[in-house]
Amino acid sequence: MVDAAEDLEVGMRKPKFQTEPTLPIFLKFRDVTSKVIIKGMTSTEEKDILNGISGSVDPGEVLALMGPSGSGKTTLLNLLGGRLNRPTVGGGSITYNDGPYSKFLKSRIGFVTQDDILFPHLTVKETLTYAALLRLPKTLTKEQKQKRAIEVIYELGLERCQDTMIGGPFVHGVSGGERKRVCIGNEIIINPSILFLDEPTSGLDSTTALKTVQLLQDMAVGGKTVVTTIHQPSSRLFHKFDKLILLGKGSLLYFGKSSEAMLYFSSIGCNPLIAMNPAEFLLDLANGNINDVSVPSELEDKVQIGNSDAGKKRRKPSPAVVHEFLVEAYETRVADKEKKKLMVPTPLDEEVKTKVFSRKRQWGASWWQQYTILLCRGIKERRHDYFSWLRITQVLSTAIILGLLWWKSDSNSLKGLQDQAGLLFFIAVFWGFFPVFTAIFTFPQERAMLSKERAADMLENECCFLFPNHAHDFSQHCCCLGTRTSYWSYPDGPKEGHNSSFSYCDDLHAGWRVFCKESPSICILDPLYVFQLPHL
Ligand SMILES: Nc1ncnc2c1ncn2[C@@H]1O[C@H](COP(=O)(O)OP(=O)(O)OP(=O)(O)O)[C@@H](O)[C@H]1O
Repeated sequence: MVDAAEDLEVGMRKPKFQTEPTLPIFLKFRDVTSKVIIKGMTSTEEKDILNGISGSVDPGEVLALMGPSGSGKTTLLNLLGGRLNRPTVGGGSITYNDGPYSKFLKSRIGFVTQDDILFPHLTVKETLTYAALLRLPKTLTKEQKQKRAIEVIYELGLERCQDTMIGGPFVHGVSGGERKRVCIGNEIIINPSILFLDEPTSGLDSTTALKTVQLLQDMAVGGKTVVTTIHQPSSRLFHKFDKLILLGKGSLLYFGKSSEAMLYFSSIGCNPLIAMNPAEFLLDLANGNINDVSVPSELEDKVQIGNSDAGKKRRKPSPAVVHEFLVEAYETRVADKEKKKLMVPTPLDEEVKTKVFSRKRQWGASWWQQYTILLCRGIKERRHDYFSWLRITQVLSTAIILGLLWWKSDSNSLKGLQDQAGLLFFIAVFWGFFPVFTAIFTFPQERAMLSKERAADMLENECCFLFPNHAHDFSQHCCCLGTRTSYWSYPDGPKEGHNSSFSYCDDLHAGWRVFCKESPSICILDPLYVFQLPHL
């Protein structure tokens, strides 16, 4: 294992990823559209972000989403990864092994966001260990989970920096490439079937970027489906991708094998006039910039002929004209053929196909285990804050000032006693509010991490009401276990149709039959839910 990691560092050989088999997921998407609703003071406006994007990616392949800034790469990635933004309205179909998205897929999907959301004061090893403890199935022991974290460290070649802090704006830590690998490690720790990555190479030098993409390729070879957005890849990087989607202003300009992209553009008459990186050429085209690019005569014909006196001097087509031409060329020559390919059923047994939607979710730890893990993680992350010299000086100086103010206060007189009551009041208020304000200001800092972990179904964000079977009085026998989903019991077992958002059923405890309902709010032991229940 160490050898593999060393190989990775020198970029020679691929490490072997995952010893346990990965359930294959074939991702297909057809005519995916997306628009955002922008609400103004007086009017509501709709803005098209994606216009009918189709494509597919199979296990073992890396699909790259490329395009100029603002072309819709992140939006498409979010849609494919089931991470819809609230104000976005989407259309078209996205299927995973020919089935629609289900929340049970969350445990099969890894999503690496563009921003590295990590705790700066935790070391690489601590970060991955906490991720393993929180995300791996309850069936594994603590030692097995810790071992898995170490395995991932070696798989990603992070063993040399495993005891280094992640770092942040005020703390020096691991390098950008290492930080990105930790983010990838956070996701691959659960052995996902599909891995989505938003610009994993941005901000990295070309060699580190190459190593990162090599890593993605290795994961794909291990049976995963990998989808990544990419900005301006080097030519070596470009050739590492199996499939490519080129977007321009939210429209599809090319979908197919990345090795055939240049052939396709050559077939429609667009060729580089000088030797250049294929990715650069494609991005130039997607931007409508045709400097150093030969364009077909039909595109030139669309351009108005300038200054007739000067002898019919041709002008360059505008970016909008180039864009229109490329969209039309794809639509007429390739789109139908590719869409027909999407109709072919996924070559998997029905059993394997549906296994990825398995309702049996066994991720994470129990509520109490999660509480202790998060508490330990919080203490480790915040200990630098709490035990900083600034904080200690703050407390000591307050104590000294108070000591001086109440120095030799006379407790025998009424006035002195009143003085001392004032001191007690001050101490109570100071020590009451000081931690409260610290906690309040901590929450915004950790909000991004909380959102990330909740989106990955990492935390048991559920509020549970438990009722014994055959209980008819819901206002009694209830208790709260967690923080989001509410559970209800029914005497004759789970019932569908009472509420469309009822979705997951499990036997938490012998004799307790439970239902749960997803709700976006944080824990609330809300007795109103009880009264909203349908009659039995
Ligand atoms: N919630 C939103 N409200 C308004 N416009 C939005 C919203 N989300 C996305 N957009 C717009 O949609 C377009 C595509 O955004 P997206 O983030 O997908 O682009 P991108 O290709 O990933 O860009 P970059 O490479 O710069 O990250 C952009 O013009 C963006 O401004």
